[in-house]
Amino acid sequence: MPSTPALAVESLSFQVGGARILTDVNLEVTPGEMIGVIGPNGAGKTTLFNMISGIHAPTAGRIRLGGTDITHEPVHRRAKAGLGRTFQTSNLFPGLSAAENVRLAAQRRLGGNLSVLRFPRRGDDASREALAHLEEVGLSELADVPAGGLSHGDKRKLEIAVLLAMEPAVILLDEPMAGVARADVPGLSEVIRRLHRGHGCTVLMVEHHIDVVLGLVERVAVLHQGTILALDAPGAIMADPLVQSAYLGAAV
Ligand SMILES: Nc1ncnc2c1ncn2[C@@H]1O[C@H](COP(=O)(O)OP(=O)(O)OP(=O)(O)O)[C@@H](O)[C@H]1O
Repeated sequence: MPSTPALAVESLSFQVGGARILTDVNLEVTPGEMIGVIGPNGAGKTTLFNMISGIHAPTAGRIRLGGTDITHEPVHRRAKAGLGRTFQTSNLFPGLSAAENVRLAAQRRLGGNLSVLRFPRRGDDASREALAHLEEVGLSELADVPAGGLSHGDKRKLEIAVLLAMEPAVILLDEPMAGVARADVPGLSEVIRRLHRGHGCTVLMVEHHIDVVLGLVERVAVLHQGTILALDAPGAIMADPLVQSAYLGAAV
């Protein structure tokens, strides 16, 4: 019997005025799978992420997280239900150290007293966990550096460490390579690979760097003018004449 999808988008549509931004989008992410969403500028990728995370309400359709209908749940309840998201612009606390950012996420999950004023005890569970997650993303040496002082690439790694501390069932990565220096792309790709393969996280990722997407994911969804043009393994997507003529041939 097929397992319940970790995330299911069913017949999702979004219209603003007379404009159809998304039309009948269907997408199922199986537990432990990573799907990359690609498509030209304006295809609707960010809108799709905003619908899934609850920033905008769809005009029609449903969104299920592990079988539970979350279509009408507010953002914070979706997060509580196990949906984690990174943003194109960082949502870290810039004045807090890298370790504090991760510790707060771990503390929230562990149900502890949320306090940044109280001097953290280095030995508490959340602090220990924070340091372990920083090590996993290769930021141990920068644990005491304020998040705002990190490079773009290191901020993205820190966001992933924060996500690891939250232990979400499904992770939405919104253009993780945006603004990241070319030299830092392989290192960040490796961190995402470990997040997925090492931790078995279920991931839906929007990314413009197609080579990065093709190297990381099990399946690629091509969004074009608000609809899913193709959904398949990377090799099949690259060989799909429809994808080539509508997107890859012109845009890459
Ligand atoms: N709330 C809104 N009101 C009006 N138009 C919108 C709204 N949200 C999105 N759009 C339009 O919908 C289309 C899809 O936008 P979206 O940002 O989702 O595309 P995208 O694929 O993420 O593009 P990019 O790759 O440039 O980030 C665009 O034409 C955009 O102008």
